[in-house]
Amino acid sequence: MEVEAASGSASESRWSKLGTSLPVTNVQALVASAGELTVDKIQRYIQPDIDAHAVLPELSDDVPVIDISKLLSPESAEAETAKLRFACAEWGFFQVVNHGISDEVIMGIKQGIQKFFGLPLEVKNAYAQQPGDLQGYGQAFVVSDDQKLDWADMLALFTQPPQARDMSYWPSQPHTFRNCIERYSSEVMKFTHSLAIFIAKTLDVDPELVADKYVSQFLRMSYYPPCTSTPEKVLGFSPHSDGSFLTILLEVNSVQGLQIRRHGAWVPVKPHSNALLVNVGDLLEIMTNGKYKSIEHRVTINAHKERLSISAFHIPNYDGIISPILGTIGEKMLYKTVKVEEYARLYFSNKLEGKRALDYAKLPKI
Ligand SMILES: O=C(O)CCC(=O)C(=O)O
Ligand SMILES: [Fe+2]
Repeated sequence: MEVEAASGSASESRWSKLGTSLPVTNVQALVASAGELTVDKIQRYIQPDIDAHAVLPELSDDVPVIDISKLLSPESAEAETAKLRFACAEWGFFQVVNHGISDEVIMGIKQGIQKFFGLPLEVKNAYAQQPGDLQGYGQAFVVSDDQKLDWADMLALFTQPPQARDMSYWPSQPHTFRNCIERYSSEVMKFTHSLAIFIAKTLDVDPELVADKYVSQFLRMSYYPPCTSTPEKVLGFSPHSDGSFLTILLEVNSVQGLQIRRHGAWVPVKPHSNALLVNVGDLLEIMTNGKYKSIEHRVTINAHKERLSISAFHIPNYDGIISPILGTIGEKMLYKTVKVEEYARLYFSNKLEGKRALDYAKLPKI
């Protein structure tokens, strides 16, 4: 335990140094202060390529739904495991129902985050990494630069395993918030651990190889204000895939916005009030030699409603390595073995030149 605690805090300080934090406009404040949002006022957020690919709402109902109670029941386990394998390989995204996290814990974090973003700007900025007009709050690795086009404010927290937690930098307003974050974060870590074991079964590998790969968690709570003027030209979150092992998303107020890439088009995800949305991250794609896909996604903006979400990224030990070995006996390696630390640096760097970090982990095709 003690060793884990020590490594938890060591990696914390290293993780938190990854990002650069430059002033960006707080979009919630911009909306509140700007009166009518004209195209001029939001020029920097206009994304010219936003409609380069078709949006296919007719596929929304096809996003797989995995039922944990079916994975646990002997009669249905085999069929549900096959469904999970299909979801990871073909979609990279799936809803999870009967996840076992209590309504009380979910309601607590939902209310906490709504109240937090309702606080006055100067109160929130007290939790910002640097004073001033920042996009992110919390002990964040706020990655933003002058090119940042995302129409979102965020609270990003590094949340260590419960036995190694340092909550001192977590927001203490609203007053129950720390407790809510602590409970939600621990429950999601436990859930992710169980899910990793089910994923190991889909690959027919020792659960230890998969389930002990995550030790850290980042929570990112995102607030996407409505955009009355040209919402169809603004993105809450630009297209990206997650640099995590697994990401667990809670769509806080069920306002639609997330779209995932499928066969070159965008499929909107319908929020499901009792579900958690799970996605395969880049590191799981590398570990499975590309069998499971880390899919690009983006967030669109509503003209009238705010959207709130909480992403929990599970990241393997910072000192570790990720090898493309899971379920690959006799297979040709398509990915390099990467050091988690190097991958994280690459992921957060501004030097990707339009490529995905994942492309750098792929071996050249011969
Ligand atoms: O807010 C969302 O729905 C998704 C956010 C996201 O993609 C992320 O935090 O990586
Ligand atoms: Fe994401």
